[in-house]
Amino acid sequence: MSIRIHELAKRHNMEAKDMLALLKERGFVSADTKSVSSTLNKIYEEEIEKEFAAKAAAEAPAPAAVEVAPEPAPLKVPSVKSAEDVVREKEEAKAALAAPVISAPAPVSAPKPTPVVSAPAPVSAPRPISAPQPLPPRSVSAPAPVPAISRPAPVSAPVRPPAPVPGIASAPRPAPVLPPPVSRPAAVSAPAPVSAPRATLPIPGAPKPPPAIVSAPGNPAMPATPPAQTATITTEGDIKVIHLKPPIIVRDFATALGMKPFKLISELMEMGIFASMNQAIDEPVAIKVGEKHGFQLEIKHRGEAAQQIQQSAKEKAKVKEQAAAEAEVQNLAMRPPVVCILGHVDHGKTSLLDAIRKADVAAGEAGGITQHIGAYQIEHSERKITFLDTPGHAAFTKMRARGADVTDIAVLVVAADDGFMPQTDEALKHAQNAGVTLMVAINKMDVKGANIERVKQQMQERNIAPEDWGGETVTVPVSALKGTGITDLLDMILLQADVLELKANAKTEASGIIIESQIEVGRGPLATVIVQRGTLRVGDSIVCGPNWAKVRAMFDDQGKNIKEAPPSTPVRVIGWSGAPDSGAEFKSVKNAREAENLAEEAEHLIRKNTGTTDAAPKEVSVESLFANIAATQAKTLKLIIKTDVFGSTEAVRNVLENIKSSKVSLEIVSVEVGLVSKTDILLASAAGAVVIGFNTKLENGVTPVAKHHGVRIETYGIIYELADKVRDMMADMLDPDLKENKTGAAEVRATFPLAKGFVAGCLVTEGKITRNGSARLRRKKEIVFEGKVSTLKRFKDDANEVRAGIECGIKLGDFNGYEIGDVIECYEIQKVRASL
Ligand SMILES: Nc1nc2c(ncn2[C@@H]2O[C@H](COP(=O)(O)OP(=O)(O)OP(=O)(O)O)[C@@H](O)[C@H]2O)c(=O)[nH]1
Repeated sequence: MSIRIHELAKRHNMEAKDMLALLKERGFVSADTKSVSSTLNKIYEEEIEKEFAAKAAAEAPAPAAVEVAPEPAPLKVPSVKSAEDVVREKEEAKAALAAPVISAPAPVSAPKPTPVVSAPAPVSAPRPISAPQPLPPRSVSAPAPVPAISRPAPVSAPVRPPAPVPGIASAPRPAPVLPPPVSRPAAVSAPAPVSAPRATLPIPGAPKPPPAIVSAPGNPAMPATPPAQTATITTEGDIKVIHLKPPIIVRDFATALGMKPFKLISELMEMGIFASMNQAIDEPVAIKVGEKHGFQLEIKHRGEAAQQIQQSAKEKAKVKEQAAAEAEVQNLAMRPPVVCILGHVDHGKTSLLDAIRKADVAAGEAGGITQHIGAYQIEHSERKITFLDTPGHAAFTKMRARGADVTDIAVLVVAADDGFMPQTDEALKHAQNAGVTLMVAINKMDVKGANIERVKQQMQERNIAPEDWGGETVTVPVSALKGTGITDLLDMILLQADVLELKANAKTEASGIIIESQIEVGRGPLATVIVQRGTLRVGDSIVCGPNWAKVRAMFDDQGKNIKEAPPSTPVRVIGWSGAPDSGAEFKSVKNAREAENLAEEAEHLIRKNTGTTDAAPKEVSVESLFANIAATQAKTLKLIIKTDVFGSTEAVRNVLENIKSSKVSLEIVSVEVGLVSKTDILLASAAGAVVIGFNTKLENGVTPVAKHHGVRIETYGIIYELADKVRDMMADMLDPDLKENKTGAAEVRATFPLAKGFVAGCLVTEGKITRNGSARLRRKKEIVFEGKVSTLKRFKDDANEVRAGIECGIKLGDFNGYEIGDVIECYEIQKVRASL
């Protein structure tokens, strides 16, 4: 059975509206309840009854007039704060400013800052004024004479029984008070006509009531019910832990404790804390209540969780890193040195490597030039050495630089007869920049003009003096052709490797460098890689920029199928999504999915970056506009290039970039590895490009397609030829230059009148005069007429040409003004190929 508010008010001898206000404060009715005829449910009715009964009990024994001994130290009371408390406090502060000066009666205002709550002594007598009032909250108000006093309330408030707050040991509790009701002006029986709209003004000089005092949930400014906090409960041994986040709302907290909210409310009331279901309670209070019910509280503040997660992730990463570093040190084992051979073109790099491998690679090379990086491993003195065969031609500069970067030792080959050449110096620079250990192999020691001393002299000049000249550079004279000095060279390489203490952890995930990549028909993209760390195994997933591979198969430099490749091993890997760039790093990842994802991300990034560059707004000036127009009118040779391997694409590109012309520009539409395909032809047809194949062949059926589309295909095996041909093609695009060739001259000796005009009687002095040939008449230095030889007569007969030393009659166009001494020059215009 519910009760109407006004009935309840009547029961307690209160004004109905005061009761309504009280109920609102308690949160027992909603804040927007206006009617006192509204009903209150049984539970709340009981709660309010209990409250009143408690109040009555507390007040009953109170002596009539006992001064509360003011306690000096205001005591902290566990508080229940809510938004409405804050609002109300603000209003109180405002009102305090605006309020008429209130002179608190001496006894009240006298005590210093303690009025609120007196000594923890439970029996702290209530204020003198407060005659035992039957009505607890509202009825008791400020001491009589205080006009518009607000906060005497605590002072005079009916004091509850001390109700020592369980668990809040740190805060010696003041006698809990029922503040809000007291502070309300609606004093039913207050003797004083205190009618200040807000009776919350503090007595001047009197301290504020402790914040612990219950807020008024019924405040109209009360916000909507805070969102429910989800508390989780875990058990750690015997202890049950409630995990929650502030604010700790009574209702939710009660749920977490497994009790009815009103039970918790009444428990709180026993602690002197008055909170409605939707209000928040302080953390210490919640902890105490929790403890009372056998729970431990773990309150996570905002941001703490994320911070904790971050911190623990960092810690974990750190631990992992340390463990990895330790494992790394423990697992470090000697690895073979990676050696590259650098030097000037034709100084014998490939021959040297052949001598080492005892295989004639040089003989098989087109034009005798190494055109891509190969990597090989040999065994000497039962130890392995990995060699990179880097090319020497200038076109391969970039590759060489890369070759030097992956290596531990660089062997600079210098032909004993040639000595240091420009590319030797360039190679030296690369090796020095890469910080690799340098050795010099003086090759061609068998040649007649071999001059080892000169080479050593040159080494000294370059601050790389040989050891026997007091320097530090290991220098070995060799003859790749005869095979002499090779063992010494290998011994020295191993010695250097020992000095360098080359070690790697073979037990970790594999990572390394792509040496070379290409697309092979039937095998798809494949790449020669050098494993630098870890061991690469068949089935591993690796990623390299926008390409990834699930290693399908691996082959060593002999073409043998191998299952795993430890550090410093060069292997060809099959299973790539695309051909990775030479020089790029690859690394092994957890699985194919991760590899694919990483590759996709890399590709996305590349696209984004390219897009940004392309999309960057360009400044347009009139000059640049004209320049652009001129540029579009300039002739352009478009090329689609296909090569056997990636190293070659770079070489070709490099060579082509070096062809400079202000008249014809070169546009490389695409450079790819693989056979010349029909797609290339279609692309070339659309772009108006020529297809260039370097060291590659044509797919079946490409030729007729190319013919049909009028696409020109050129294939080369030697880079110089390719460059020359492209240069020719560019020149062919230019309009020919016109060159004038003087074919003959004749001197005018006489003039003869004709029926119409005159004819010049001439002697041909040089070359020949040709009928209809181009001619000009020169008088002294001045050109008087220019036109064609319209009439050429030998005596009375027409002649086609008249040679030097012979007389003839010449008529130039319709010219008639010949004078003796004039010279008639005959010439022809010759078209010559324009130069770039
Ligand atoms: N007499 C003599 N000739 C040699 C020796 N080493 C190389 N040659 C010759 O020198 C020429 C160039 O040798 P390569 O090994 O192709 O030289 P490379 O430096 O690899 O040349 P590129 O690949 O073009 O950079 C070949 O004709 C070799 O036979 C040597 O020790 N003695």
